[in-house]
Amino acid sequence: MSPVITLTLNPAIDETILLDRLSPGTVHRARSVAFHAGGKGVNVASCLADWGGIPVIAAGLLGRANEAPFARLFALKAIRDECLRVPGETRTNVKLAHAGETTDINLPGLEVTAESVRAVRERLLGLAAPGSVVLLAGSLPAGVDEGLYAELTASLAARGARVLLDSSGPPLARALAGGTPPWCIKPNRAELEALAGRRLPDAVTVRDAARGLLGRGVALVAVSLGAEGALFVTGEDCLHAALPPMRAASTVGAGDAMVAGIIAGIHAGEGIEGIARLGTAFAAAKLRAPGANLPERAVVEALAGAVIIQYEGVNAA
Ligand SMILES: Nc1ncnc2c1ncn2[C@@H]1O[C@H](COP(=O)(O)OP(=O)(O)O)[C@@H](O)[C@H]1O
Ligand SMILES: O=P(O)(O)OC[C@H]1O[C@](O)(COP(=O)(O)O)[C@@H](O)[C@@H]1O
Repeated sequence: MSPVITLTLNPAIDETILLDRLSPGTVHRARSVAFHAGGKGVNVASCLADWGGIPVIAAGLLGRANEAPFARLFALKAIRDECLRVPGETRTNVKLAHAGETTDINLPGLEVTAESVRAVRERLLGLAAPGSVVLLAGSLPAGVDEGLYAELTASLAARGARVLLDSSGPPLARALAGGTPPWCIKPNRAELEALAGRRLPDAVTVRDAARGLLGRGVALVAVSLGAEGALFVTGEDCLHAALPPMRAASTVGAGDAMVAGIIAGIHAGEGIEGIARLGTAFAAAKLRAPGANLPERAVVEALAGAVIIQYEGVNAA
């Protein structure tokens, strides 16, 4: 079985600070603090490893000065570590968890040299084989060309890999404007609004914007909508998937868990409904605690069975 490869060029140690409430401009006394090795591709690798049965490779960059939490995570979960070590420290992103909501403060990250990017690119292309599922995830660190994901998508597709992209802003827009778009993207509402260049206040406007992206050659657009669930749109189907809204211990990594569920569905040869069920179940299962970890498989499978699916448009009942 060919491994799933995740790429994280801008990893992060997530510092989750638990507050009773957030009121800007005042002094807060925190209830607790916890640190987790994260960043989008790292989180996806972590959730896939918990799910089990799929070999996972984590590629990307790590600051040598504070690599220990990442090395521990990879060793603990038997994730193959193909991350290149570079001088300096991986960023620490601050996550304020308060009353079921999270406020994220994401830092720019390491300044990266062109030589490091070239080395990671070569390692990634060397790992990819025909049929590989490759996830390119997260922001790009300072100094990296905004067209990198567009170029990597094309190079990986030329090797027969299936590329998923979970990013935002210009790197995402550039990848969608390129001649070879990714097979799947998973924007949240804000990211889709930025792509569409307009507000998307309701289900109809979200669906139309997602369909617009299919026109650019993307096969699957999954739009995550927080507690409102997610929309999964392909050329044939459009469906809404959700579990009842939960009070989250931390929403950090919920989107990444959803991407991991989508990949697990693809790996299992599921159709769009199975992919939507697993994506939604992984996300809900992650919400119960900070950190990108899943509970045992039976719990996630039970959640997948409970996901409420509503078909919209041509295939609606
Ligand atoms: N409060 C919640 N209750 C139930 N499900 C949730 C909640 N928050 C997030 N989710 C699930 O997690 C998915 C991803 O969350 P979202 O916040 O949209 O992603 P991102 O972290 O990328 O912004 C959602 O589509 C939904 O399935
Ligand atoms: O690469 P970016 O866009 O700066 O985001 C990095 C942050 O996103 C996370 O991967 C969480 O992402 P999601 O909440 O979207 O799943 C954190 O671990 C990390 O701090």
